[in-house]
Amino acid sequence: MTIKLELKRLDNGRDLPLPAYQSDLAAGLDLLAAVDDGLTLQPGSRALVPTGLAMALPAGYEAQVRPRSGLAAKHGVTVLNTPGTIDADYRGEVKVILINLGDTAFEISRGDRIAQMVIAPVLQAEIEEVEILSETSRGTGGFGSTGQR
Ligand SMILES: O=c1ccn([C@H]2C[C@H](O)[C@@H](COP(=O)(O)OP(=O)(O)OP(=O)(O)O)O2)c(=O)[nH]1
Repeated sequence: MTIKLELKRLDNGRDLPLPAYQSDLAAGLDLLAAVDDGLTLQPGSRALVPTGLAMALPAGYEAQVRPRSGLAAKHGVTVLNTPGTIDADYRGEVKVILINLGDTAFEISRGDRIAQMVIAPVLQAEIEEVEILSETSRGTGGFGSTGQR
C-alpha cells in the first residue's frame, strides 16, 4: 500500500538526495545527515542531527524515526527516543536524536545515512472517563505477576 508523502528539501539539505526506499519492499526510508562539516559523536554523547527535510504527512499517518541496525550492531549508535514520532501536522525540520552507546568516537559526515523513517497509520482514541473499568481475568496484576520466565 502506498500513500502520498510531500517532502521539502530545506536550504541546508538542497544538495542531498531525497530519501528513497533501498529495495522493493523496504519498510524504511533512509534519513541522511545534513551536517555541514561533519560531527563527532563521542562515546556516551548524543546529538540532534538535522536532515535538511520537512514534510507533510496525510492526516491519519505518522512517521517513526528508527535506528539503522548496522550502526547499532557495528558502532553502538542508535536513536535515543526510538521510535521518534513525526506528527502529521508537523512542518518543521525532521531531526534525529542519535546517541553513541559504543566505546569509540563515531564520525558522521554530510549525507551519511543515520536513521530510517517508517510511515504508519495512526488511531486516535476517543477518551471516555469512567469510575469502573470493565473486568478481566487478569485484573490489576502486572509487572512480572505472571512469573519470571
Ligand atoms: O525524533 C524526532 C521526534 C520528533 N520530531 C519532531 C516531529 C514531531 O512532530 C515534533 C514533536 O515531537 P514530540 O511530540 O515527540 O516532542 P515533544 O517533546 O512532545 O515536543 P512538542 O511539545 O513539540 O510536541 O518534533 C523530530 O523531528 N524527530
